[in-house]
This record gives sequence, C-alpha cells and structure tokens, in this order.
Amino acid sequence: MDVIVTPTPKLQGDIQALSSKNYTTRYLLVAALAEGTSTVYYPAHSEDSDAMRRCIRDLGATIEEDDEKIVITGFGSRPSNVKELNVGNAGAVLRFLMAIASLSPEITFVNTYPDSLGKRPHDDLIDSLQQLGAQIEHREGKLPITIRGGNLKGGKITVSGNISSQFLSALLFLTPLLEEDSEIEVLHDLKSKIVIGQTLEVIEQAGIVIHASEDLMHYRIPGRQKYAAKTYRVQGDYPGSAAVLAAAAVTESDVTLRGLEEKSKQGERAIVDVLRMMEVPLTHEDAVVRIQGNKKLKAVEFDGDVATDAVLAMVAAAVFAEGTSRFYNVENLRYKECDRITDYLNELRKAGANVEERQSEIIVHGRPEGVEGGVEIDAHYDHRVIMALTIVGLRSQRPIRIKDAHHVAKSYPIYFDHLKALGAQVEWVE
Ligand SMILES: O=C(O)C1=C[C@@H](OP(=O)(O)O)[C@@H](O)[C@H](O)C1
Ligand SMILES: C=C(OP(=O)(O)O)C(=O)O
Repeated sequence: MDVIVTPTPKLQGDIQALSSKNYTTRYLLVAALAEGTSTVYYPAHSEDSDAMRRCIRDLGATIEEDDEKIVITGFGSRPSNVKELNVGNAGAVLRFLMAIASLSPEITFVNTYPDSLGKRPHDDLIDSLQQLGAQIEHREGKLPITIRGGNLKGGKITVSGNISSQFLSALLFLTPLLEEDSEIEVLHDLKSKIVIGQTLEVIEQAGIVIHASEDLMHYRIPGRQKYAAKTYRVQGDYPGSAAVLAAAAVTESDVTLRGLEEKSKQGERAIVDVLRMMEVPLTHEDAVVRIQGNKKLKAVEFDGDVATDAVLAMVAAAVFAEGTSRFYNVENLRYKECDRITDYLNELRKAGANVEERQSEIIVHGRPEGVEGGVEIDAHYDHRVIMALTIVGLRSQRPIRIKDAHHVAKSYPIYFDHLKALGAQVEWVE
C-alpha cells in the first residue's frame, strides 16, 4: 500500500501519544522471564511489539489480553524447546531474544526481511554469546542464525558498543539468570548509550540487581537471580511522537499531544528541546506538549546519538529551517531498517531538499520557501523514513507518493490516522 501526502498548510487537534515501543518490548520480556503472572498496562500495538508477544508465547509464556492490558505468565529461565522464531523486522526483539535463546538447546531465527533486518549485523552479540559458551551458526553475522546453548554459566565477557546498544541490553537481560556471577565490559564507544537507561530501569523494576559503573561501560551481575512478576504501565512513545511534533512544527498549527512524560528516560524526548532551539512556539507541562507552529524554524546543531530514533523527524523539520543544520554522531543510523543516512537523504533529495552526508553526519541546508515534491518515494522498509517523508510532503509544493507506506506499522500503525485527525491530507492507495 502507498500513501499520497498532499500539501497541508494547517494542522489542528488534540491526540493521545501512542505507547512506547521500547518499554513494551522490555516489559513483555521481563514478564516472560518471571515465573509468576505479570500485567502490562497500555502496551504498544505494532508489528514490533506483536513480534515480541508472538515469540515469548512460542517460548512458553501464557498470554491473555484485553483493550488495556496484557497478562503474562512467564517461563522463567526455562524457555520451551522451540525450533524456530520469527521476529519479523524487529531488531531489538531479535537481539534480546538471541540472548534468551541461549538458555535453550537449539533455536533458529529465520530471515523474513532479507532486504532490511536480514542485512543488519549481529556479530558483536554473537561474539559475546560465544564467550559465554553458546555455539552459533550464522551467515557472516546476519540472519538466519542458529543458537545452541542450554548450559551457559556466566563469567567475564566483553561486548562492543560501536554499532548498537541492543547487544549490551540483550546481555543485561540474560546474565542475571545464569548460574555464576558475570562481568560485562563494553569495548569501544557505546552508541545509543541513553537507551541502556531504559533497560536498567525495567530490569530493576523486575526486582533484578545489576551493578553498573557510572559511565555505563562496566557491569557486575550476580547470577542465579529470578525476575519477579509485577505490574507495569507503559509510558507514551517519544520516537513516534517526534514525527507528529515535527509535522506540527513545519505547518501552521495548534497541536496537542498527551502522554509524554517530561522526566522520561527516552532520549528522544529531546525532540521538544530541539524544536525549542529551532524557535518553534511550544509548551511541555504535565506530560502534554502543545505546538503552535508558525512555519518559521531556525537551523540547529545537535548530537543525534542521544535521540537516535527521533533524528529523521528532526532532519525533516530542518529541511524547512532558515540556515544550515547539522546532526552529528549519527553513524549508527546506517545500521537500522535501512541506511538512514544514504538511503534517507536520497529520498529527501528526490523531494527537493538540499542535504549532504558525511560518514557520521547529516547536514541540511534549509529551504524555508518549501520543496518541490511531486515525486515517488521508496520507503526502504523503514517506518521512520515513511514518517519523516510525510512531514516533508505536508510542506511541499506538490503531493508526494510514499511507496509501501504500510511498513509504518512496524512501530506506528495509526500514524496516518493520527495525522488525518489533525487535518493532514493523507490517503492510502493500492
Ligand atoms: O533497545 C532498544 O529497544 C532500541 C535501541 C536503539 O537501537 P541502537 O542501540 O541499535 O541504536 C533504537 O534505535 C531502537 O529503535 C530500539
Ligand atoms: C531501529 C529501530 O528499531 P529496531 O532496531 O528495534 O529494529 C526503530 O524503531 O527505529
């Protein structure tokens, strides 16, 4: 399915932010790793959260759900002997479950998105799990991957933080369940470090003790711990909301988004600060963000590593800013659903934006007068590319067509419904 985005000068309305993808995947996981019954209120509903739900069920968790909650009885440290798991296109779900799979004799992760997740590297996690004693078959660090474990003990290991924080998160979920104490040392720079805060927060809520150094590069993890069954409440999602907020920022608007906690550990809450730096009129109080856009934005310089999943939306806003913006320290955007630097900038250029890439940087020469549009965009299987190009389409001169826009459902299936509710002219077509 494609979407046609027709230029829309005004957005107005009041919506509830969707639930956080990252917290949902984590709460579902720690609930599955507990032996009793946990409840997760307001879970996200998207392809990625569905992938975690499906896989923990395959691994032996019992799940009941209604409109507001999921009730999960976990399998503790003994997942069922399942042959295969299919995580769809969900990177975090794959990496977290690769670690958990090493509690089982043999599990194969299949490759159902050869042109997206199938291209992403997992070598660093494979290496760490091998240090713990797992035997792993893989195709140059990529899917399909077979993990043979079952008798991992714990001990001293290293993990590289250069490509993704998800490898470290995966090991932090696994090691408390092992027989012996573990120590993890992170090698190289830890990218998306801020996300580790969400992992540690959830693990602690689940009653597990991990001793982390202040710089988050060293960990001591006592072994033989048990995840406690608990009740969790998923907070609003900043990465998805960043796209809605950026859409409001580039149009004439009065848009209110509810459910975005100011003190959240999600780094993408920086979207609010970045839009403020761009001089977009907004307020953020009591978990409510209100933007009254006037189509005027100023260029910005920003370390994108603190808000990985909001950078594409920030860049889309910068396309219409006065001056040159720079988003630096973003190399690991290249290892996501697509190469979010080269592939994304190619699509932006098609739409008429003036952008440049460096290995770890995106530079945007703003065009406050708007861009040409009138083109077809390749989604590259990437929900965040789809959301960002929609923002650009709202302020182009001619409509743009986003091919295969249904991939937005990876994290935000109701993105276009939300935009429509705000008055955006967006339409699904076959
Ligand atoms: O741990 C997580 O849930 C995630 C970590 C981040 O990935 P990287 O650590 O690979 O940057 C982020 O981009 C992804 O959407 C979700
Ligand atoms: C990169 C993302 O997710 P994942 O790594 O979990 O596939 C994302 O949601 O933007």
